[in-house]
Amino acid sequence: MPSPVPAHPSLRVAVLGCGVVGTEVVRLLTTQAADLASRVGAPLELVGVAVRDVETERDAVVDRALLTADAEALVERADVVVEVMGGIEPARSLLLRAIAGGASVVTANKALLAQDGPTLYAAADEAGVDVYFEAAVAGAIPIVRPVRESLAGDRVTRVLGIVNGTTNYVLDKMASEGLDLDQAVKEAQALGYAEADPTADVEGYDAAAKAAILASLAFHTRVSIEDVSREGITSLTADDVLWAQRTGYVLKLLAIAERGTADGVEGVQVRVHPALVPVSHPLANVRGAYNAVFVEAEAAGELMFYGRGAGGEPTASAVLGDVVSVARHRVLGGKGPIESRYAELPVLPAAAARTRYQVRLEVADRPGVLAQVSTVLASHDVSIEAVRQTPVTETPDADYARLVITTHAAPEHALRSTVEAITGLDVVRRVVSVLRVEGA
Ligand SMILES: NC(=O)c1ccc[n+]([C@@H]2O[C@H](COP(=O)([O-])OP(=O)(O)OC[C@H]3O[C@@H](n4cnc5c(N)ncnc54)[C@H](O)[C@@H]3O)[C@@H](O)[C@H]2O)c1
Ligand SMILES: N[C@@H](CCO)C(=O)O
Ligand code: NA
Repeated sequence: MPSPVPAHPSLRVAVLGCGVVGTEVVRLLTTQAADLASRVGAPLELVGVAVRDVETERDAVVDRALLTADAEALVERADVVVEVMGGIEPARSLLLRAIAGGASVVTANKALLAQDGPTLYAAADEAGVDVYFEAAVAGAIPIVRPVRESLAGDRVTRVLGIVNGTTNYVLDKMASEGLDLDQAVKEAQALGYAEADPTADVEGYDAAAKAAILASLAFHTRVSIEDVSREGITSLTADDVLWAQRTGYVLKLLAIAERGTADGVEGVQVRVHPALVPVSHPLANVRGAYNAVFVEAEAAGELMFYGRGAGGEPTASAVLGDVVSVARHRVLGGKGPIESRYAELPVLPAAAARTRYQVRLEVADRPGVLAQVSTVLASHDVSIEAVRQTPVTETPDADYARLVITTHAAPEHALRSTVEAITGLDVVRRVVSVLRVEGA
């Protein structure tokens, strides 16, 4: 039974957006009111829910008297504003208006934070209020606070993980049930995982936004979505999924942020792309819309964070955690940590990052082919880690074998020029795919 709440005036909470996440936020604010009041030290009073059109809003969860289409007026009368609308505008303007009015902000909007977070953080510091965003990266998983606070005394060297639930769900369904990409995306949308426009998920923009936010926190610098080298999953085929399984890998969309050097300059490289992950690696077993993030730091070593990365209820859990934190600061005084930029590490082009690759070729099935291909690789300073050749059984043209080459780590430009040269060999019928290998 919650302890009696000390006599502190109610804190007025406004929720902007009542969709997949907003509906769950309102439900938890309502059903957990007594517990939340005890944890905060003051009652939380839901004073309004902004929606596009009050008439068409149909969520039974929300008391219709709370619905309003006037979000601007709503933020003026709130102590805590929860933004779960999505998009850049009007979310950005509404949050700046809320902050200017002295409200604390909780947002799940990674697109906004990755594009213009520093504007919000500066306004919040100026106003002496919080901007919290645990839900913006990896859904329910507490990853923002551990990286921003718990690891603030350590030196993070690498962050690597699965931070988009929709694409992990899609790749998992393609591999486990043979679904095609479009079918699996439709399922993810129906389950409430996908963005309003799922292109953001499948083209890697959502993961890139999260990678930018995590990199900024981990390396105490500023990384925006424009700084992230991004490739989505739409170019992947069922053949890619099949050959990943045949060669002991699982296909994942990974976000990677790491310290690196380019032309003698130390900085941060941030990239999002599909990758082959060995079946023995923990990331290979992350199923459905789950996320998992590995953080490597010099003193702490390797840490793994795992949990539900998408979905209304798990995301609302992270939102409510932030609501309790910022509300406590308002009751007890003070605010959470500000944006930290002491490192000011430059963002380096991710093309300079050295990664391993799996190159799949269709080649003439005759002696000397491997020698010719190996010579091209060597001339581009790309060394071979493993080779596998199998006759092409799935096509009627049995004169062509499939050559699968795994390289040692090499820079992207070396691989690009190597693939170009290999394509020119008359023993090579075609380059079937070139995929990075991570997580060895
Ligand atoms: N769905 C998830 O699993 C998840 C997880 C983490 C973060 N997020 C983020 O949370 C936010 C919301 O996601 P969602 O899945 O709930 O989206 P959604 O599309 O289901 O809900 C958005 C809601 O905001 C409303 N809205 C949009 N523009 C508005 C405006 N101008 N005025 C008033 N209402 C407006 C929409 O009508 C809708 O009800 C997004 O930023 C998303 O990236 C979503
Ligand atoms: N569309 C996002 C929601 C969670 O941020 C995803 O699939 O991960
Ligand atoms: Na999170």
